[in-house]
Amino acid sequence: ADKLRLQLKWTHAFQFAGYYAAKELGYYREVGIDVDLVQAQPGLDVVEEVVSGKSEYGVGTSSLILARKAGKPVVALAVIFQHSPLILVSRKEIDAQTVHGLMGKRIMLEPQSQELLAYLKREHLPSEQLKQVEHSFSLDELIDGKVDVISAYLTNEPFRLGQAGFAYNIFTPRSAGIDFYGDNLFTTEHEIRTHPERVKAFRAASLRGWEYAMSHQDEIIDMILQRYKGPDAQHYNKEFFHYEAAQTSYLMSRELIAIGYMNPGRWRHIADTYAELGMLPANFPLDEFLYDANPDVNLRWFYFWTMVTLLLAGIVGGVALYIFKVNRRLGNSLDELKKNELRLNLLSSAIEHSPTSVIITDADSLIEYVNPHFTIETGYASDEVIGKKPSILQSGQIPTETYQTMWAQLLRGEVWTGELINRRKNGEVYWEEAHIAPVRDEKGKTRHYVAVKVDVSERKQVNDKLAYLAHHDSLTHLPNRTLFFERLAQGLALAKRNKTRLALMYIDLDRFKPVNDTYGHAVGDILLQQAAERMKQCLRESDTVGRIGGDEFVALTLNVTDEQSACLLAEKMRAVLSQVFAIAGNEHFISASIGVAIYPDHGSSEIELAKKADIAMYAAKAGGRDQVRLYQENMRVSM
Ligand SMILES: Nc1nc2c(ncn2[C@@H]2O[C@H](COP(=O)(O)OP(=O)(O)OP(=O)(O)O)[C@@H](O)[C@H]2O)c(=O)[nH]1
Repeated sequence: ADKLRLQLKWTHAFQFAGYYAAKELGYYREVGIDVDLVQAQPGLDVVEEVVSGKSEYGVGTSSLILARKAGKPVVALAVIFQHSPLILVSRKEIDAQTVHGLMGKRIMLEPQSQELLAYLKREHLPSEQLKQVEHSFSLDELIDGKVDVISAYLTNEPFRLGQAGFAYNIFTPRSAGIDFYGDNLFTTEHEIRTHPERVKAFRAASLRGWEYAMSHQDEIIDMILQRYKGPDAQHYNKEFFHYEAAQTSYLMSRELIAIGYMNPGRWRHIADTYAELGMLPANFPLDEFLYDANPDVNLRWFYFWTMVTLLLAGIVGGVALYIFKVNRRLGNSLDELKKNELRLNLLSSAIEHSPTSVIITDADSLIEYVNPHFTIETGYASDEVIGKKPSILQSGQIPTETYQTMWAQLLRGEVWTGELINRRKNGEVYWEEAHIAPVRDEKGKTRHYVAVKVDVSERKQVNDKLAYLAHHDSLTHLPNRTLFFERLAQGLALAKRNKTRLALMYIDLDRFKPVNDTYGHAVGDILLQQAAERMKQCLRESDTVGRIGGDEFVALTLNVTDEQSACLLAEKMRAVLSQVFAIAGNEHFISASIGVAIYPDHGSSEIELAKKADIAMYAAKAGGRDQVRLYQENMRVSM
């Protein structure tokens, strides 16, 4: 432990309570300091003791400022008495209403009591007017009348004088507006320079001691009575120390101010007051005099490093943000890619499994892709067609105009839909319904063509069959009434244009019902089929025979030269129908009644001609059946 000395400014008393507490409670020891608390004795200059290095620390007053002016490098560490206890005490019998009454008197002043001189000066009482005597630290000098006035502590002497029954007057600098700091802890610049940590630790331990002392006053009083006996210890007792403790507490302003606190402003005021009284130069610098217990960080470096840190943090933050953003962007684009990939997978899978043929070509119509169904439909594997044109499928059965229309539409950017007859690899021709669309880029330029095609051959066949059924009699396969009359209309138009003749015949089988009734409907059917076949045989390619009812047939023959040739043809049909029908081992005989009407002789419209042929046919029936009748004007009358 560092052995140190704290030079007190008086003999042991409650005035130094905090230091006793710090020592006795081990606060100094805790910080590696072994302190000797050295009491003062008359004639001792505390400042000199410390400045000379005999003691490292001392208890001083506001006079320290003046010591500094005198070139002594003292530094105030902590103020214990926020208000100075220094007063002047005079014997009562001196007639001194004011401090002026002290003029010419013998005054015993203690060291570091310049504040009292300042007080006198302020009161315009030059100190030279007083007879100054060095303080003997003894009250007896005053009591015994050896001096008239003494410097004293408000915390101390008044009580003892009172105890002694001594009448006295008190003169306090505060009455002249001088309210200086009192006892304080001080050291030297040298100590601060060489042992900065020790200064800090010593100061802190001392203040800790003071805190303890002021809240455990009885304990400290006992301590002083037992262990810190001054030369006039016989005068001190508990009662006295209680008085001193109470007064000390009051002057420390503990309830308002933290122990040890120094206000630079108050020190300034003290310095200025001394300056005002000519005891110190004006604006005496105090920077080095006041110890800074909590020195500010060197702000220049603080700001510099703050800037550097902020800059680095900014850069790191920026980089982190950038990386974060890039990551997020990458993450997003990965997500996007994944989504696109999924979408593409879905689309390509859909096309691959499509039940229709899909062909994609480039802008020059060269095949780039065909789906599996294309191969099923055409028989061509994809590598057989890639790089070729879809025209390899053409069957040659589609008019060139169809392709021209298709290309005109595609080149306009429109979708073309139509039916094509194509040829499979095996040569088979088939119908397909094609939807072809140009695929354009964002600038509108066609980059591809996509064709979706459905084989509609079967549908076509069904449609053809339906159309056939709609126009033909299912039993005999002869044109039905609808188709027959269409042909009749066409024939009439042709005949009108070519100015040719046309014959329309109504043929009704005779005695057909008994066949049905006797041999059954099925036999009747066969007979009807055979009869139809016989009639067809009688006619030319350009002629038409049709079935318009159960056993009612019609025949149309173009380019008949005259009535006779028409009747001859009718006669021929009548003859074939009267011949035997051999069906299922039985022979059947029927006949036919045939009426003939001729364009333009008997009418110029389908309806007119049909009516006339029908009339003629009924005339044949009425005439006894199995005969041909050409329409006659008088027949109408008989109807
Ligand atoms: N098997 C069969 N019979 C049919 C069909 N359509 C109509 N018939 C029958 O054909 C007969 C026609 O009747 P009619 O012309 O009065 O009989 P018809 O014996 O020929 O008498 P006429 O003409 O006066 O000589 C009826 O018995 C119908 O049922 C058919 O598709 N198949």
